Amino acid sequence: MFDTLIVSSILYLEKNFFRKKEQNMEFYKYHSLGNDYLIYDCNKNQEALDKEKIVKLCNRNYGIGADGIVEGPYKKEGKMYVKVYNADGSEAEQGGNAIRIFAHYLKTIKEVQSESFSLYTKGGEVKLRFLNREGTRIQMTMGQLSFDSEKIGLTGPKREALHEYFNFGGEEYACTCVSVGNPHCVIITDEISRAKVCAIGKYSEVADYFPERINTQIVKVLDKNNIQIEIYERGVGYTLSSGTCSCAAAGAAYRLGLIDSDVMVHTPGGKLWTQIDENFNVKMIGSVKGICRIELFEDFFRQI
Ligand SMILES: N[C@H](CCC[C@H](N)C(=O)O)C(=O)O
Repeated sequence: MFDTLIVSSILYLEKNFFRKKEQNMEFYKYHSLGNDYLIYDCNKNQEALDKEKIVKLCNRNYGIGADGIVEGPYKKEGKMYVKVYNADGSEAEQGGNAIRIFAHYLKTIKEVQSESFSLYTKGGEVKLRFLNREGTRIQMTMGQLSFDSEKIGLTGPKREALHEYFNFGGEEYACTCVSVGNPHCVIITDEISRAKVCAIGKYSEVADYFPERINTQIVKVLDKNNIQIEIYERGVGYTLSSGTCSCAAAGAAYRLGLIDSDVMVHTPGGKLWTQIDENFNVKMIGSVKGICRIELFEDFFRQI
């Protein structure tokens, strides 16, 4: 009797006072021109993410709120891998703003000391270069744009879909489809607005032409070195900015002969500089801003 009492007391004390408190999930929130992401460092957190958790975390009313989550760095054979998740929990092949945000995070935690380095996403290698001491201005080499319908995941015969007509929501649009590692549908237009890109994007994102779904941009050519875009991202919806969407918009306009190779992309959230070479390799430069560190309550995912 007395022994049982001692054992149960020790177990109670161990459970409530001595066991190291399970670390709650910790996130860092950043944005690049209003395209905001949570960083989930898999080496500092024990709990695994899944689609349901990502959706709850990115919800702007019931969660932290973000356009997506970047998880990593997973280290393997001297390389660092990251996963880019959209707010709907889907994993993207690539992310321009998302990866630059992650690069800045790695610099702040001194995981990276060099001026330039590579990260690996589902879509392959991307090269990053810090352009200032704080690591808030970052150049990213995104790799080669492709207009190949098969790389984009566009149904129908293998082709380049340049100024090809598609029907979204009962309206016909002349589209140029391009892959930046992730798929994009670009529409050149004179009338540009949030309302217009949302009216198109809610149909184009899930159109049968694109079994893997698609990111949609409408583009107004201001002059040979400036374009204005509005964005409807796959797995997110309307966003204020997007690195891959900016590169896709510039790449499509350049392929159509509408602009020069160096172009400033004006997004609602700010400006992203892009450069396309003769082989359609694209690089971009943009800023990153830290917002906060967040520790989740341990019962956040518990149903109320
Ligand atoms: N929504 C995109 C991924 C994020 C793109 C954008 N936010 C960026 O960081 O470049 C997709 O599903 O392909």
